[in-house]
Amino acid sequence: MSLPIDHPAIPAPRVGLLLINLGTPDAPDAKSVRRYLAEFLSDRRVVEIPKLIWQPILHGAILTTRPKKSAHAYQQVWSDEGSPLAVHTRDTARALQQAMPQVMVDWAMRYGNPSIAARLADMKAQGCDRILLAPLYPQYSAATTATANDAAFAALKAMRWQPAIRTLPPYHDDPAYIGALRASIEAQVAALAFKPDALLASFHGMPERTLHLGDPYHCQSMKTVRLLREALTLPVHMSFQSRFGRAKWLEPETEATLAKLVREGVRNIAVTTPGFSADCLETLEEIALRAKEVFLREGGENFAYLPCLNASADAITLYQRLMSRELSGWID
Ligand SMILES: C=CC1=C(C)c2cc3[nH]c(cc4nc(cc5[nH]c(cc1n2)c(C)c5CCC(=O)O)C(CCC(=O)O)=C4C)c(C)c3C=C
Ligand SMILES: [Fe+2]
Ligand SMILES: [Fe+2]
Repeated sequence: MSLPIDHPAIPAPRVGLLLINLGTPDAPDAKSVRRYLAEFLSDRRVVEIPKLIWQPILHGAILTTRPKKSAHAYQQVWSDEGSPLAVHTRDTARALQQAMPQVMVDWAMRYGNPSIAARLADMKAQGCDRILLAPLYPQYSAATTATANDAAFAALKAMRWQPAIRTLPPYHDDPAYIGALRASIEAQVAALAFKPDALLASFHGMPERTLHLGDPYHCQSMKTVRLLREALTLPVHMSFQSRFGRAKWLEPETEATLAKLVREGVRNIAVTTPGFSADCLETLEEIALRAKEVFLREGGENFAYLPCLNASADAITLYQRLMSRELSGWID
């Protein structure tokens, strides 16, 4: 006997949404940071140097010195709830779950915990047979977006019965993203005790070579800045931060740009980091603490770091729009 078309034993498809961010150590101590950096910096999408050359350097010079130094930096930004990057990503997933009750929202980290493999296995065990992977990077790069997707597909490789998968495209020029940045920047600037002469948009850097190899990260970051310039009345400057290693990285560099702006007469500045969806070590320690020191030391008078979108109402509205579009046909 054939089944009736609406056979009640066939459950409705369950749709999952997995927010993915970079990853962070489990604790702000040298041992945890070492474990995290070893995983992160062994990723061939991040450090594109032949394994035979890179692994001795990583396990020699880098992992014997950097964990202690980075642990100290993490201690300056760690909260009672944990690493800012993990806390903001978790809060974003929780708020998005409230806004999108028809999907199961979860979050994972590319390096460290909670791992992408563990969260995907759990979503599948809870009945998700369609999953949208959402690496939370507005600008695509192989070192962030691609490696997050790689990790998800590596986990799926071990499953006999895989869920169907979609991936979130970059949203660097999406009007909803630019609108959310604009609203967030304007509200934060209006609340400052001083009037900024300029806004600096600082992006995480990448080796310059990746641009010549075809990585769109640099161009997409430039486009975000052009659209921000069109949306805001403040003059907007752009720079790249977080230089790592000896290769030439994208320029202009953030601290050098701050010093140059002071020389050009800028005394009051607001700094935004539109390439980061959530505040983390690179924004809270490198910009809000260290870059501020540089700006004031060079002769600047007022410096304000404007926090990322994090789990703000503007962020949740943005993600709901982006995700709903990608989930078209899977949800009503
Ligand atoms: C937002 C986009 C990011 C890009 C692009 C990116 C590329 C990239 N990063 C490194 C090296 C390091 N990054 C580190 C921290 C870090 N990086 C990002 C984001 C991007 N990285 C974030 C969100 C964070 C913060 C993590 C946190 O726990 O808060 C670090 C570790 C910190 C330290 O020890 O100083 C390193 C190292 C490379 C080499 C690279 C591109 C090739
Ligand atoms: Fe990084
Ligand atoms: Fe840094």
